[in-house]
Amino acid sequence: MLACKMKPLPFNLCNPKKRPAIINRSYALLHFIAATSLIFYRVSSLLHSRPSLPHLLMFASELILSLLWLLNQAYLWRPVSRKTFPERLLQEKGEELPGIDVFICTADPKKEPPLEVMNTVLSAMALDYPIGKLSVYVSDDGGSSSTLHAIREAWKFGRSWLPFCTRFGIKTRCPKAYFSRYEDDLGEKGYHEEKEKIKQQYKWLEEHVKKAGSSGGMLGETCSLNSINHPAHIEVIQDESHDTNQAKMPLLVYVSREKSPSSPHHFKAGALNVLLRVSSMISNSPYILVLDCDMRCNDPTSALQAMCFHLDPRISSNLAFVQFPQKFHNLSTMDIYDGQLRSVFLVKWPGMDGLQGPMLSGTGFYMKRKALYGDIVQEDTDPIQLKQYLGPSNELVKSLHRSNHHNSVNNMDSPSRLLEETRNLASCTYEKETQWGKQVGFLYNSVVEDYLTGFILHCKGWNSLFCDPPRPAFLGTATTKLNDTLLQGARWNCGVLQVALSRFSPLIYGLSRMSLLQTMCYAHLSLQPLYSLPMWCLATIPQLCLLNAIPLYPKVSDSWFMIYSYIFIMSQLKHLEEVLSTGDPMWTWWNEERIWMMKSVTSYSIGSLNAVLKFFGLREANFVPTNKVADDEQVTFYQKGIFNFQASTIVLAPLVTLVSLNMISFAGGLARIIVKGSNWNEMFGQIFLSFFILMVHFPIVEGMMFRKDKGRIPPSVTLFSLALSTCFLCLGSLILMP
Ligand SMILES: O=c1ccn([C@@H]2O[C@H](COP(=O)(O)OP(=O)(O)O[C@H]3O[C@H](CO)[C@@H](O)[C@H](O)[C@H]3O)[C@@H](O)[C@H]2O)c(=O)[nH]1
Ligand SMILES: [Mn+2]
Repeated sequence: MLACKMKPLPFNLCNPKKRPAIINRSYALLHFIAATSLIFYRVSSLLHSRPSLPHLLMFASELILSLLWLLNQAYLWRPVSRKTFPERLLQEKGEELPGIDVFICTADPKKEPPLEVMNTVLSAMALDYPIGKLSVYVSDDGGSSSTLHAIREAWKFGRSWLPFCTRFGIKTRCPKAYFSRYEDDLGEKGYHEEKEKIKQQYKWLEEHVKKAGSSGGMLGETCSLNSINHPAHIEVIQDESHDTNQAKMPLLVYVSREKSPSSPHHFKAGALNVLLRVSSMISNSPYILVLDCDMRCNDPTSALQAMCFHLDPRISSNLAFVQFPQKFHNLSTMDIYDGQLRSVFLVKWPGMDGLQGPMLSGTGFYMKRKALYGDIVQEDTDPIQLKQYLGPSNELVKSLHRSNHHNSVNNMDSPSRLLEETRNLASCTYEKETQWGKQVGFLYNSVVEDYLTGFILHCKGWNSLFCDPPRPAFLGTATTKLNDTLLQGARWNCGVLQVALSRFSPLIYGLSRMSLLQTMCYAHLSLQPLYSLPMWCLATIPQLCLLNAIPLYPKVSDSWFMIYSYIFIMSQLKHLEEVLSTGDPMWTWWNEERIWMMKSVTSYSIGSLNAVLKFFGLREANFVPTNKVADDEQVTFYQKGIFNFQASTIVLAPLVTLVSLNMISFAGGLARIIVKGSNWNEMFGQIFLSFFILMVHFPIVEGMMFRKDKGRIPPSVTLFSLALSTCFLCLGSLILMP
């Protein structure tokens, strides 16, 4: 009894979400029955008459949609939510908290302005964590002098910023966010004077960094250097003044790895692996927080919250990472492009959290360093074998068995030798003939390194956790332009399909290594680009047949029609229920329907095409960083919820072509029924489908015909697309002619 009372209170709690689970499972059961009978209907009708190509295509589409639907149910099976108690953790483990190395990646000073990177760095340095146990590393793949300059300035400003935050308990520790939005009224003595003082300091800094940015070039003197060709530059940011009265600061290290056009550099995964090695020489903390350069820390307690899991003896031994959701500071209420990725972070990840844990999501996760070193790094592994894995550095191998220590650079034995070693670890050639990117560190096989790395960790038996506290832990910049959204989606879909086409294909590789439900989640994401096939079919074939009076769906009076209606209506209602249950307004449902269909015929298709081309070696992998700067005009469109069609033709043309095609066939089909008196009963399904597509994509119709502003669809694209859709319909009709 006494022992029971003495038991320390847990640092975290996990609550199964019972009601959603019941709703999801009941819906899944009914929908499964309906979908199975629909397949039965198709098969039997194909057997009874000579199958035509349109019927076969419809059947194939329905099969793919059913498969993806089935895989998707795994996310909905066992959702949970979690809560942490950082105060309990501090009470019990305050003194023995482990070190954390924060990794921040940036690659392009034009798309990722140094001022923003600097803000992220400051917010990370100001995390609520013992200063001596926090180190921040910035990886600059662009090797840009203005980024380095901004980092140095960040350090100087941090000297006043950090004490200010701690003294007055400031919650918003990203200076830009604090000064631009955060209105507070801390009655504390001296607060307002201090705030004014530091505000002036920040204003000066902002102007200074912007000015330096506009004249900035590459590190080093030679102008032949550029973002894909430069030597390694590693700098521990320090104060020249050596004033011992100054406030203590977390360690801040700038790392620009060596790059040369002749060596592959593996994008962000490559950058993170360099940081892993370099940091192991300097602070070697057992935990790592990875942030994209735009993901500022919004809640300084996130580190403590993550430690509530990592230090919980009930779960810590198998726990690889704690993932926080990506949230964004620049979303509009309409969020027409679904920049918030609602279904991923509010439905899918909490769902996976009830299984083996959410997927790794690139940014905002606290990872155990050991998990990244792979199974090979054991107490008793032979050092020679270790070197085959990790490369020739003795120092790196030694670091594996060294418990973390915070090497304040000043009391290192020989800082210059250490920096020399880090440059070696950051060189282009270091990874040659090692297992980096294959079995060690972040993996290289896909441009979505996060998805693949997390998948392999789960396959090896590691778990992960999802932590979504009410105050967002991190806030990033969402894409606010149609073009950026669709091209970013294309890269992600290319990456996941690359995995599906590799030997790590989740359905094959995962099934024997993790639970069925967890495998289904990974398989769903990796096969998601396949949505493009049924979506292209459903937007063209029924329409073509409508024009030619070929029915593809049962008659309205037929009882099979009920099954189709049931499936359609129930999936819409289920989607609506899901939107409302995550606290979003009704219009989110409509917006998501639209952007999902738009993505399936653009992002998913382009991504699939790229992945297939890469599979056959016809195309190089690439990772063009997403734009994080927005001009006023673009922001105005986005804020008002108006589509901005200033986008590349490769994404616009398919959308406009499909919409025009639906317009023509809807009008044609309707006219035919009215004028020629063809069978309404038989063609209703197809008429409705075209109508639905046009309703959902009304903004495109508007952009083609009614808008005159800059964001409309260019008339050239409209004309081109009209011609294309007419050609398709004419040719198609010729082929279908009996
Ligand atoms: O060669 C490169 C390319 C990119 N990056 C950095 O990678 C981060 C993510 O790039 P971003 O352009 O913002 O891509 P997103 O599509 O927004 O990123 C999402 O998808 C990526 C791939 O799955 C993940 O790595 C990210 O964490 C996740 O936010 C940024 O900080 C970049 O600076 C590099 O360091 N080196
Ligand atoms: Mn990003």
